Amino acid sequence: MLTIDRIEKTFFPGTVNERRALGGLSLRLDEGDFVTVIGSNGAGKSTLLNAISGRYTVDSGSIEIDGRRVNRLREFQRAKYIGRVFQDPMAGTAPDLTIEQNLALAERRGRSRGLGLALSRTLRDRFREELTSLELGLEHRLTAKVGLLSGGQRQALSLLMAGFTRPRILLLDEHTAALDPQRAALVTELTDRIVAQGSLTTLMVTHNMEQALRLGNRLIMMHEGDIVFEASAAEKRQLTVPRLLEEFAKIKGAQLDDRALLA
Ligand SMILES: Nc1ncnc2c1ncn2[C@@H]1O[C@H](COP(=O)(O)OP(=O)(O)OP(=O)(O)O)[C@@H](O)[C@H]1O
Repeated sequence: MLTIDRIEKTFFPGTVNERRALGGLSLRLDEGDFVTVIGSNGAGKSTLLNAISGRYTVDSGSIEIDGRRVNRLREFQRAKYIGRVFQDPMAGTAPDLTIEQNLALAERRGRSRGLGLALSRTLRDRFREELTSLELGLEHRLTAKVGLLSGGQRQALSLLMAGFTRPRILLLDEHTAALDPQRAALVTELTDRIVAQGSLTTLMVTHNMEQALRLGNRLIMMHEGDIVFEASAAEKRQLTVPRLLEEFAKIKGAQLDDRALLA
C-alpha cells in the first residue's frame, strides 16, 4: 500500500552545506504494517517521513500510496491519505479551538462537505466516550481550549484525532520524546491501541529501542540515508535491546546514540 522506490534527497546540493539525507532508500509497507524506525542522529528518519508526507519533494525515485504515484502531490494534497503526530505536542492540534472542535475537524476531515463546527449530540457523546478511554479526564473538558492542555494530553488528543481520520498511513515522528516518562508510557500504550483498533498502516520513528521493539510488527534501522538493518515480524519477536545495540555497533563509523543507550 506504500511503496518507496530508491528515493534520494540532498539538501543544498553543490554548496558547502550539501547534505545527502536519503541515498536511494526503498521500503514497502503492506496494509496494516506497523514499522518502527530507529537510527543514529542525522540518519534521515525525519526526512523519510517528510518525503512521504510531501513536506519535501525527493530528487529522484518514487513514492506510491495505494498504487498511485504521489511524488508530484503537494503536502496538502497528500493530507487526505496521511495522519501525522509530531514530537512537538503543539504541532498537531489547534490551540485556539476547543477539544470538541479539534475532534470535530478530525472527524470530518476527508469528507468533501461540512467543515462547520456544529456538533450533533451523537457526535459529542462519541467524543466523550473516546476521551474517557484516554483516562485523562478530558471527557469533562470538551469545551476547554486545547492550548490549555499539557503536552501529554495534547499528544493523546492528536493520536485520537489521527485514529478518527483513519489515514491510509500514520506517521509518528518521535511523538513521545518530549514527554515525561509516565506520560510517554501512556501515549505509547495509546499508540498501540489506536493503531490496532484502526488497523492503521504506521511508520513510527523513535530513539527508544525498547519502544521500537515492543510496538509494531516490523523494525528498520537507518544510517546515512538508507536502511541498514531490517527485522521481519518473526525476527523482531526474537530481538533484544543488546542485540540492536550490537547491530548499531556493526555499522561502520556509526556513533552509538546516547538517547538509545539510555532506553
Ligand atoms: N531542512 C533541511 N535543510 C538542510 N539539511 C537538512 C534539512 N533537514 C534535514 N537535513 C539534513 O539531512 C540529514 C538527515 O536529517 P534528518 O533530520 O532526516 O535525520 P534524523 O534521522 O531524523 O535525525 P535525528 O534523529 O537527529 O532527528 C542531516 O544531515 C540533516 O542535517
